[in-house]
Amino acid sequence: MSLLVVDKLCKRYGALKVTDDLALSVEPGELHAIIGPNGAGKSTLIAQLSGEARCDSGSIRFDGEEISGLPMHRRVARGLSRSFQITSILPGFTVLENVATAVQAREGSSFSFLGRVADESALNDQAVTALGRVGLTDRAGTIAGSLSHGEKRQLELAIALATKPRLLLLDEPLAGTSGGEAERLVEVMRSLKGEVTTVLIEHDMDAVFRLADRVSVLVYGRIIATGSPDVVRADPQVRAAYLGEEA
Ligand SMILES: Nc1ncnc2c1ncn2[C@@H]1O[C@H](COP(=O)(O)OP(=O)(O)OP(=O)(O)O)[C@@H](O)[C@H]1O
Repeated sequence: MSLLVVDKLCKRYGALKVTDDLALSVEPGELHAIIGPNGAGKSTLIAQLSGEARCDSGSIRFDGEEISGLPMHRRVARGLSRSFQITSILPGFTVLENVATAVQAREGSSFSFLGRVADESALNDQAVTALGRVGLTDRAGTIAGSLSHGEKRQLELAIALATKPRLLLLDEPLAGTSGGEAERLVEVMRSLKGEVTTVLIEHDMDAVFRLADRVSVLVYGRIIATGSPDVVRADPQVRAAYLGEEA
């Protein structure tokens, strides 16, 4: 069964149909990239999936249950997690504290019966594990505000992973990163493949076509093609509508 099934999803801003009868399915374990020209509606779709933006109509089924009417925190509780851009990082706290805070938010008071010391050590263990997954172990004690841009992106990923997502929504994780930083993040995303189901929006076509199991192409609020990177790259409609000679 698909983990996520979106059907007939709509969203308007005034007269503009930003999400137009959109259909999409995401299979367990896959990295599903969504590409499309500027203004196609990619960020709006992610916002509708995460619960930041209301849906005018249509359905979002997550693990078989309708979630389109649920507020964001209830979607997070079900395992649907969005990696927020750098604004979600607490710059005055250490890298480890940033991730531990996310773990604490997810665990709520479930460790409270253990008392404060055990509580902290359990939180830290999970945070250290998440930092290891993104290659930031040796930066655990660093103040987050002093990280490089690429490291902040790695930290965002660690924060998202610390919430143990069943579906991770990544909105342009490579934006603003340099070559080496982008490569590191691509490697982290590759290492998560098969383990964390991921919906990725990314403008870096090279990264998308290297990483994705499947690619969906969004144009004017509609998915015009879905398939393996090779199938999508060869699709004449996609080439005409979006990729042009870059494909
Ligand atoms: N809050 C809003 N109010 C009005 N219009 C909006 C709002 N948010 C987005 N839009 C419009 O909806 C359309 C889709 O925007 P969206 O950011 O989802 O596209 P995108 O595919 O993510 O673009 P990009 O690749 O440039 O980030 C654009 O025309 C945008 O101007």
